[in-house]
Amino acid sequence: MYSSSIFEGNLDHFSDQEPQRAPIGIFDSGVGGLTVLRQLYRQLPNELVIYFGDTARLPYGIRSQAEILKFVREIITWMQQQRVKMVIMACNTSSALALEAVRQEFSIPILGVILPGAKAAVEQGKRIGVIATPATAKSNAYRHAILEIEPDVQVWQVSCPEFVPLIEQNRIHDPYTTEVARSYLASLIKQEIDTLVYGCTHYPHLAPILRSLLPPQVKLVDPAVHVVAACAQDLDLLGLRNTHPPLPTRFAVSGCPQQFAQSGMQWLGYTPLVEQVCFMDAAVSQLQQDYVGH
Ligand SMILES: N[C@H](CCC(=O)O)C(=O)O
Repeated sequence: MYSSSIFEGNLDHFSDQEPQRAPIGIFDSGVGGLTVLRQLYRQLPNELVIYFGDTARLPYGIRSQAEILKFVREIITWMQQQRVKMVIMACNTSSALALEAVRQEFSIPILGVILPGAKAAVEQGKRIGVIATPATAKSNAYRHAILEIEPDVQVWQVSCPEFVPLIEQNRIHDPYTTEVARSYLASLIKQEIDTLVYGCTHYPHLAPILRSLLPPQVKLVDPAVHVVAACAQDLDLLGLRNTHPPLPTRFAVSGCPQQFAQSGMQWLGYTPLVEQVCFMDAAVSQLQQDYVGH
C-alpha cells in the first residue's frame, strides 16, 4: 500500500546537499490542485512547492487511460528535472488511472489522493457517496479502495462531467451550476448517504453550493486534507521535512499563464506569477483550443 511503496524506489535522487529544501511537486489538469495546495499551506507551511496545471489538455476526466498515463509521465519527468523531492498527484483522475504505473517507473515518492480519501471516508460513514469525473467514476477506484479497507459499507458513485468545465470557466456562481449540482446529487440524496467524498480536486471549490443542497447530517470528505497529512508523515519518515523559511510557490501551466493567474487568484488570495511549460503535445492541444475559440 501507499506508505511502504515510497521506500521501494532508490533514493539517489536525494543526494543533493540539503534535500529537505527541495520543492514538492503538485500537479492537476487545472485549478483543482489548488485545493491541495491550500491544504499544504495550512499543514506544511515551510515547504517549497512547484505547482503544475496541465491547462492545455484539460479536462482530464474525459480522457483515456493511455492519454492520462502519457501526460502524467511527461509531467513527472519534468518535475524530476526541477529536482522535486516528492510528487503529489492533486488529481483523482490521474491517481485512479496512472498512479500504480508511474510508481513502478519513477524512483521519486509519488502520492495519490484516492487512498487517503477512501481511508477518511470509512472513518466517517457507512453509506458513502462519491462524486467524480467520468474517468474516475468508471475506473471504480474509490469503490475498490473503500471496500478493500471496509467491506461493510455501501458506495455510490456519480459521474459529474459538467463540473470541471464550469469551475475552469469561473461559472461557480452561475445559477446553472447549482441546477447541475442538484441533478448530480439527487440519486445520492435518495440513497440517504451519510458521507460524500469529493472525488475530484476541483469540487471543493463548489463546497458552499454542495453544502446548501445536501441534508445537514451528510459529512463531506475532502481527500486534499488527508493526502497532505500523509505527505507530512512521509516527509518525516524520509527525513525530508523542510524547516527553513518558505520561498514563494512556483506556478507553471501548459496553457495560458494569464488565464490561470486570473482564476487562481480567487482561490489563493494572491495573484500568482505563472510561467508556461511547453510539452509538444500540450502545445498542439492549446493551438486547437485557440482555433476553436476564434
Ligand atoms: N481535478 C482533477 C481533474 C479533473 C479534470 O480535468 O477532468 C481530478 O481530481 O480528477
